[in-house]
Amino acid sequence: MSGQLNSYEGEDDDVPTLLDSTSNSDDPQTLTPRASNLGASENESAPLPRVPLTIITGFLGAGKSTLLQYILTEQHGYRIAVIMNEFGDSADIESRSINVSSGGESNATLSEEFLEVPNGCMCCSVKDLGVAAIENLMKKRGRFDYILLETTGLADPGPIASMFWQNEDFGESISLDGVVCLFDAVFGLEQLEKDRASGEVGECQRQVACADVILLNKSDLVSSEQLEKTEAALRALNTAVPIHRTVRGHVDDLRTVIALNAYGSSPPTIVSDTTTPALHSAEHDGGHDHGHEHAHAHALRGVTSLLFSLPRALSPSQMERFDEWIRTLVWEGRLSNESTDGDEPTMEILRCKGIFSTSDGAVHTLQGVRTLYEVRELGRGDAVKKEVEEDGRLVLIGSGLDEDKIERSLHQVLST
Ligand SMILES: Nc1nc2c(ncn2[C@@H]2O[C@H](COP(=O)(O)OP(=O)(O)OP(=O)(O)O)[C@@H](O)[C@H]2O)c(=O)[nH]1
Repeated sequence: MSGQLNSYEGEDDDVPTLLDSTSNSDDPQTLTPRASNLGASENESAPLPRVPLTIITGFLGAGKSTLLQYILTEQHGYRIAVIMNEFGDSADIESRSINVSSGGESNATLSEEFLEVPNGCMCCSVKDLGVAAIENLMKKRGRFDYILLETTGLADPGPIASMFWQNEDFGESISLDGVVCLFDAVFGLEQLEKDRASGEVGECQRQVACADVILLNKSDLVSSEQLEKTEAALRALNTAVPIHRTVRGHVDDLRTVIALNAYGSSPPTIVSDTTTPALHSAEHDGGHDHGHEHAHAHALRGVTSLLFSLPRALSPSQMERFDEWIRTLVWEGRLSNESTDGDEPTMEILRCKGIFSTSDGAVHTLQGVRTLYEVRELGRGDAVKKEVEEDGRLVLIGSGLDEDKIERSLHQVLST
């Protein structure tokens, strides 16, 4: 069983941050990584910073390569290595199309070859996710300062995210920045329907569930009604994720998709869905205002997304109980204060995130992908106070989640 990720002690200062190039206000897309990250290899004595890695996922044909190509050709100032978890002939086609900007080199064999594209990006294609392939790539550390990893359209990004998040093989050299999911505005809903009909949790659902940001792509090809319908379906799977409508993956600001630092010191982005009324348990509807957990819940058969509010300023004992509760849920798929009557646990958490404050004035974040999770202190005092102005929030996304049971259990655990 995977362990809790409380061991991380590193400073996030080594994670490149996209800074506005405010000196060039005419070109808001021009972004510059922190100078200290560039040319790190030139100063042999300085430790190399961890390289942020963004996972680009999405179902077959959703526009992953198109987004990749768009990012590579934008002026962001990063030297990017690309890992493509593709198989078969399509890998060659993809490699060539991604590097069209390298002009005459378009027929070159790209595996482990670095090509410089006009905006200064270094492109390197690694065609599988084998540990050896990534280790090989990391031998060239210092020649690139960002990694984009495109999964196959049929991949579940959860295990890939887990592999890069505090993994002992890569924890020192790579930091997981975020999971970007391309969702096809034309065919995506149909695919979700198919997933649903199968009765299993399909890849398309897992990709949405795991996303830190979703690009609802090909929005030029469908009506606004279709876009709204699709957004509602996406919210059903991942209640609090930011969703952007895009054409060919174009975003107003590249920071929408890269340098999110979603697993680092930044507070998780939890978008409140104001379009759906809160679902209250019978207990709440009975007129009691507990002032604690209220759930926004959405469910598609298979995957449920729940959004809870947490009480302000958890006491040390509440914090301790909450920690045990979340650990039991994430690791064992059960509620720590509920008996399973000997039954096998049926809940599986695919993704969880949260932000809450404690009575000592600290603000904490929770991040989890499948059985890996960490609770970390974001800071304390005025600097972080604005992050939790009201109650804290907790998002749980997974299969087999019984919202009433979970809400009741959480309420009991947090009641003083
Ligand atoms: N009209 C339109 N076409 C798009 C858009 N995004 C991508 N496409 C086209 O859709 C097709 C598939 O895009 P890709 O970027 O190859 O999709 P992918 O997710 O990488 O595909 P796989 O790797 O096969 O899973 C290509 O022909 C793109 O040019 C968009 O927003 N609008």
